Amino acid sequence: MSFASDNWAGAAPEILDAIIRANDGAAPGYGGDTLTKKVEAKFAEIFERDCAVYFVATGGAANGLALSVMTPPYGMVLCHEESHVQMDECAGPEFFTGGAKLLPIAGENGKLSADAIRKTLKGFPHRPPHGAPASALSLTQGTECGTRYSVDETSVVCAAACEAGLSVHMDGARFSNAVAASGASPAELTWKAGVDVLCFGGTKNGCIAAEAVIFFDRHRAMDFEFMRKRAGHLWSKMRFIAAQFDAYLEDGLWLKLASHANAMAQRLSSGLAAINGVSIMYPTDINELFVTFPDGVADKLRDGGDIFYPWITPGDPADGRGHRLICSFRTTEEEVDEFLERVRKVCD
Ligand SMILES: Cc1ncc(COP(=O)(O)O)c(C=O)c1O
Ligand SMILES: C[C@H](O)[C@H](N)C(=O)O
Repeated sequence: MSFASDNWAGAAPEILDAIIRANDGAAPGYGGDTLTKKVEAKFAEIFERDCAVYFVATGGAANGLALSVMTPPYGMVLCHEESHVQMDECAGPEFFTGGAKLLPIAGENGKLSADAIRKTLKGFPHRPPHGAPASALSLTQGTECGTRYSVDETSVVCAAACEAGLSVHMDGARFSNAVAASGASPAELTWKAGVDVLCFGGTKNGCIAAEAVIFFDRHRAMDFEFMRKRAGHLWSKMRFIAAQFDAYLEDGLWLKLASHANAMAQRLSSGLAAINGVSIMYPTDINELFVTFPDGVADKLRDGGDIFYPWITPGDPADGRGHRLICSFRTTEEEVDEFLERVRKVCD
């Protein structure tokens, strides 16, 4: 069984059906099609406000291109030390922004805190032209540690950024999972809390290549279209990303898929926590969890065909003994229960 990543899970049937339906006839390219405009209106409905929406095919492109219009090339972006933008995009944000610095900050359970932001900024007083000015804050919702920010936590962190004149970017590769877990509205978890730009992910939750960069103030988006085109991320057949989001947002499919993935992770996490010698490293808030096993257990599980990543990060509390397990919209209760039985047997 693979718990490697929700990226491994394939596409939901509803998404594939939508792509087939969108294939009929001819349609203007580059986002000029009616479906793209229809989906932008759907996002405005979901987020309860007008917003500018731009589709790209990967989360890395979404993050890097969003940040490229949120900081000058000589600026600085504060982020968590275990964030995807810092650890897993091969300096994509630095590339797309034309060289802006990322400034990684430690934080418990993969989350930034207002205190850490304020303390960090104190150490970087405005020193033109020598010091790169802090221009943006990037936070991930749900985080790379499988946790999520509450509405209050988001508001407090955004307030610390705003008082310092920083704009706020949210990496929402797993935003659906965070909304499904929180019970709060998408608006409460984003612009009402102070988020300026959200990268709303679909790829990890049943879509194929569908990420939406959402600007809650259209004026911030002025340059984005040019940056996206210049980066080679403007799909000519944009209707096929729009079709994915059209289906994804229809009748709350995005939340149904995410809720299932979250529920499977909860089942897995509580089952593992009950096994002697197995410990869960962070609160399991969304569809991913991090565990330490007794020595030798992970290797035996892998030898038996189970797939999951060892997980070493700068803030690693398990000192290299951690492993990441991710559940997806496709993970079944039987797969979770059978894996738990295998872990019990190996740990006995
Ligand atoms: C938190 C987070 N952000 C961004 C990304 C980037 O997405 P992609 O791999 O589509 O570039 C990922 C990848 O899975 C991710 O886990
Ligand atoms: C970490 C890796 O880049 C991918 N975002 C994943 O979550 O599997």
